[in-house]
Amino acid sequence: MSVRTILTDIEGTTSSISFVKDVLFPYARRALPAFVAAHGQEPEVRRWLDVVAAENGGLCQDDMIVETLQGWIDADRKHTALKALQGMLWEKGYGSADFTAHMYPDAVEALGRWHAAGHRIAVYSSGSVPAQKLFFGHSDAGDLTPLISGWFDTETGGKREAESYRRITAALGVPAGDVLFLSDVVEELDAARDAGLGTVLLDRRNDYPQPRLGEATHGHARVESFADITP
Ligand SMILES: CSCCC(=O)C(=O)COP(=O)(O)O
Ligand SMILES: [Mg+2]
Repeated sequence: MSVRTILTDIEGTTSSISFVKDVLFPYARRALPAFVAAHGQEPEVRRWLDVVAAENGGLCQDDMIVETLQGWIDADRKHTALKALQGMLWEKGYGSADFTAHMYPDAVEALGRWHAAGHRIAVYSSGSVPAQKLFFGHSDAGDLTPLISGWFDTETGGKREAESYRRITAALGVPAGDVLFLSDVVEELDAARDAGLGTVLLDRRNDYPQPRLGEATHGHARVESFADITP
């Protein structure tokens, strides 16, 4: 059986963790207060601010919501509301060319080659779908969005839950066994394997200086580069 569809994570897999932590997160943290002051009453923004307020005992002032969100950024919370708002904040950063999104060269090369060979490529990240599209659209290697034909975020479900992967394969319309999921997080790979997907652990030396070997791989195939993956 040949695996035809690739489902890939972003942070720690196609791209470095340090770009997200040292460039994207600080940008969002700095831009958040002015963004909420300017756009906090727009329905798409208010919707998520209200989710944060409700989950924190009914915060009634926007500056308290902003402080809560900044704490979540510092703690790297993968909360859907935070991720949706981050996507809106980064739009300006990419648009004004303050930064481009880091992509490992081996990922760019392999994604292009797999796409040319007829493999379908989809993304599943904690970053919101709009944030994913900005990321691939403004990458170091240019606009990579034409390579991607499916986008999934935590509105589909948590990345450590098998049910999320069942929903994704159903949305893609392919059997789970025809999908290969790539991630740097073994708990995400465990959930994907539970749902019947093939799995590969990306163990990037840049992000994970101590190689994860033996039991630490949870039995998933392990590579350090997309060049070593055969879909
Ligand atoms: C694509 S948006 C920037 C990355 C981000 O915010 C994030 O949480 C990435 O998590 P991942 O699931 O791709 O490891
Ligand atoms: Mg990741």
